[in-house]
Amino acid sequence: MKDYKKLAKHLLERTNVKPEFALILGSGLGYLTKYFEDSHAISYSELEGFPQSTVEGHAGRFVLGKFHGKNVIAMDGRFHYYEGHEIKDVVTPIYVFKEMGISRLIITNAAGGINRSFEPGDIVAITDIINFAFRNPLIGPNDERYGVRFPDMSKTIDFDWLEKVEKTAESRGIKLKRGTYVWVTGPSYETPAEIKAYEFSGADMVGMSTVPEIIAARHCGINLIAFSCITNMASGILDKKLVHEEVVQTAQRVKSAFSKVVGIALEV
Ligand SMILES: O=P(O)(O)O[C@@H]1C[C@H](O)[C@@H](CO)O1
Ligand code: HPA
Repeated sequence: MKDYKKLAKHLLERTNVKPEFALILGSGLGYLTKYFEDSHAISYSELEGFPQSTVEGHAGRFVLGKFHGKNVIAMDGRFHYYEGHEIKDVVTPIYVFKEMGISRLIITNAAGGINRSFEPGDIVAITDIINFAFRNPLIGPNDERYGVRFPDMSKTIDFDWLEKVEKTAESRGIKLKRGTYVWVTGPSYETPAEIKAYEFSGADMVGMSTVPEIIAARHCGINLIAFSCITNMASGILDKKLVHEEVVQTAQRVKSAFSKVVGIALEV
């Protein structure tokens, strides 16, 4: 079992920020940390026993600071199973957040839109998840320090928190959509036939992250909401090749609305 306490203590001692919220930033969404006040960055490579980020658009560092008046720790770069990390390493940060005393988590990602009413640039609140990667970070002996063997997954996000965010966002001219996120391992993008199968299964968007983090957060009792930035339409929906550069570029294009939504999530 990992010593999450030691990592949490180390992060807390490196700065005098006591974060209330944690934020996981998806592909191309790391820019958000530029808006933090009094920020301190700690590279993952400085943390013994911590995995490293290898994906373009994922800087590989924690940034602690103030955003919208709240003390926040952000992951500017997350871990994906396809990078070759053990599934338990993918969720290490979640248990470190727990040990830091954080009870609220905002997860973000870039995703391909399956629902044909979505378009690139949409911000979609995740209201349910499908695990088509068939990996689970809780497989193996249960870490009793953090949660039960069989965590309930009937409500993966905090709907009261989300409703407040939706209302405030709407009053500020931002209409959030809702959807079910399907997790696949990647790293190859999906085929059109796979997307048809996921669509038939009830998925609205597809991505290569987030679900293990949600499972771990449910396990250890961290409240969360999660948002996808629809960076492209999923494979086969448009007659177009999928490339990661487009994912990162679209995420950058919605900078303003996306950072407002995260700000609202911290305020409400
Ligand atoms: O970390 P996220 O889920 O935002 O990144 C997505 C999934 C892959 O890592 C990559 C594919 O373009 O973007
Ligand atoms: O179309 C996609 N598929 C999987 N992951 C993604 N991340 C961004 N876009 C996509």
